[in-house]
Amino acid sequence: MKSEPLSYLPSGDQGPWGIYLEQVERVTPYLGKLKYWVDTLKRPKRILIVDVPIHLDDGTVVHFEGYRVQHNTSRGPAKGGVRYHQDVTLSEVMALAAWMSIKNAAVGLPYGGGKGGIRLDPRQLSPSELERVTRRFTSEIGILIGPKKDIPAPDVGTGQREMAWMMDTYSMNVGSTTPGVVTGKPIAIGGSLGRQDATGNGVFFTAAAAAEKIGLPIEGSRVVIQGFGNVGNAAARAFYDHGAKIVAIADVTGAIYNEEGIDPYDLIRYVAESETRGVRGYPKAEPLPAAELFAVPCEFLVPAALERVITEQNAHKVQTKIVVEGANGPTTPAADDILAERGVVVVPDVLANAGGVTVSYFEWVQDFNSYFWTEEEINQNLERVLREAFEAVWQVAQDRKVLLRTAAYIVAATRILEARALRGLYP
Ligand SMILES: NC(=O)C1=CN([C@@H]2O[C@H](COP(=O)(O)OP(=O)(O)OC[C@H]3O[C@@H](n4cnc5c(N)ncnc54)[C@H](OP(=O)(O)O)[C@@H]3O)[C@@H](O)[C@H]2O)C=CC1
Ligand SMILES: O=C(O)CCC(=O)C(=O)O
Repeated sequence: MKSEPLSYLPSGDQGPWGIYLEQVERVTPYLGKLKYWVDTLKRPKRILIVDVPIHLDDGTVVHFEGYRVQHNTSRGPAKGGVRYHQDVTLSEVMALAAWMSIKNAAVGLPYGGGKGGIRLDPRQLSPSELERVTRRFTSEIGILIGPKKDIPAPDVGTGQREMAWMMDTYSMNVGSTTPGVVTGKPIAIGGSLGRQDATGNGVFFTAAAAAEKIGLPIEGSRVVIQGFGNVGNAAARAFYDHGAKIVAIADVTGAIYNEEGIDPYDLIRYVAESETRGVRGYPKAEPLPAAELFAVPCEFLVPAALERVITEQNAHKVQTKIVVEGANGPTTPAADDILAERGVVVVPDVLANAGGVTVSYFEWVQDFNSYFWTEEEINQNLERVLREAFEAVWQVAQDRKVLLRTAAYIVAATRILEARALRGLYP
């Protein structure tokens, strides 16, 4: 007998969940006897859809739809961020949760995968409205989360501020201060040094590891980055600090180009002071049509915004040696094949952006022990963990003659399904 298809998504869903399922199909032939358990990966363990009503500042009531998905908990508690964006859907949060299961297993962190999100545009809400949304959402998903059950963290549209509100709301509800319920918190309430830039630093460490394999120097190389938020911004600084030239950057406001290189520190100051709060209009670079960003010649292309931006429509225009996926799910399976045919190395999201959750893990361990490490210890351990994970995946890719993404899935799916098999199905 076959497992029933999921009834709550249209069959043949072409959204992020459909992409994830295709990635699972691609790894299945390499799982040997563990194939027996593979349906585990194709079905989220738990999904909670919540209504989040708040009073707006003008006194009216508005309702938002929020989600928390626990994709898998075979290797430990669910772990993954919370997204605030106007396009959040259940399919997207399911895929993001599943990618967390794969990522945590690929890097060897003792976690399953989870993700949350609320469909709202944070730019349309005041700070006090965002605080009310965050606190209500935290209370609504309070039946799922907890330091040993499911640990949220920042993702698109959320950061330290939202994590502080989540930690405080959960703590009020359970009656004791519980720092370990979320990571990515401000340092003053149990956050970790190094978490803020960890994802971007990890993008750089894995890019450097891939570059070494193909004999590409970082110094003097050209970098193109889509997204100048938490991940894109920190990745830009890491590449720049190591002598690379950031030749093009884009955010929602537009794209900019300077073949001599853009100083990300100067750009951060510009963005903070500009009317648009974006990169558009930066006087030391030329405007670039956003659709041309991925065609800019470079050695490293870093998508660090949203999913499905490198597709079969534009993959043949990409002019880079290495794509380093700062974002989750930026490349579709069809685009993966086109890039592979063209000899472009893709460092998959589940390795390239794993720096964030790795330092989240360090934060969680520090919170349990109430003993905090130095920034140097954090960064050294981060680089070691990512380099070891990259090396193991690279080796599998060589041995099995598969793409790095499939190799990462072989490592991760094997670990998840071994845990599933050892634990069995009972009770
Ligand atoms: N934060 C983290 O620790 C981690 C994040 N990730 C992933 O990294 C990606 C980025 O997350 P994060 O940096 O945290 O999010 P942020 O909200 O901090 O930043 C997102 C950035 O993407 C830009 N952006 C959004 N849409 C577009 C678009 N269509 N074209 C160009 N730029 C766009 C935004 O522009 P604007 O500012 O103008 O709105 C912003 O600069 C996501 O895929 C996320 O899942 C992965 C691992 C960990
Ligand atoms: O830090 C974390 O726990 C998760 C970060 C995240 O959401 C991600 O890696 O996509």
